[in-house]
Amino acid sequence: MVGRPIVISGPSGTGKSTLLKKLFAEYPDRFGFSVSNTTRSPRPGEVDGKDYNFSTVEEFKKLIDDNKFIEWAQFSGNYYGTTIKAVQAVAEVLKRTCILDIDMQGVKSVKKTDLNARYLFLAPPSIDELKKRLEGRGTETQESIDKRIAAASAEMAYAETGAHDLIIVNDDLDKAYKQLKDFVLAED
Ligand SMILES: Nc1ncnc2c1ncn2[C@@H]1O[C@H](COP(=O)(O)OP(=O)(O)OP(=O)(O)O)[C@@H](O)[C@H]1O
Repeated sequence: MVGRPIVISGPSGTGKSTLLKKLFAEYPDRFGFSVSNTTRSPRPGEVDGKDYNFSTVEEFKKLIDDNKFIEWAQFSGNYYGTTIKAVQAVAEVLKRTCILDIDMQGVKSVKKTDLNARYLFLAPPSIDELKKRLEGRGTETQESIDKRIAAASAEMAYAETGAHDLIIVNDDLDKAYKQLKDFVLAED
């Protein structure tokens, strides 16, 4: 059964991707991610509407002006973003429950739409442990780690306002996964 969209957020390095990977592996047909829009050119083999919704800069800017995006950003000269329509398409076309992995700004933006989403916040056991995970992942420069840690406190403060339906502390991975599963598999 297709459920309401599920928004998962939490500081970078908390373990969102790790947990979602487990979830998608266990339930390959039940959940889906929305297809992003981009102005970059398709790479060989990429399919429009499947890998990305490819568009021109003019089309993309029009979508921005018309408030069609939940979030968008510019990286190395190209625009990328998630539209409200792309989230709806996961339920309507793919018949799957859409999972959105987004930051605090994205959460605030989804709350302004009529997507009727459910909100899950994944918290690290501590900022020290978060630092260790980001260092251990080996994907970030020191500058990037510092930036992520600074953003983490704003994310945590936002979670303290009660903006989410559930907060899971990702201390023990198996325990956190069980809590995540209970939340995402609940009908409402
Ligand atoms: N419960 C846990 N205990 C210890 N390490 C963990 C736990 N959960 C995740 N990790 C490790 O922490 C690191 C960060 O996890 P992950 O990449 O899933 O974070 P993320 O929230 O998806 O970050 P980003 O928002 O930057 O994509 C990874 O190296 C992962 O293996």
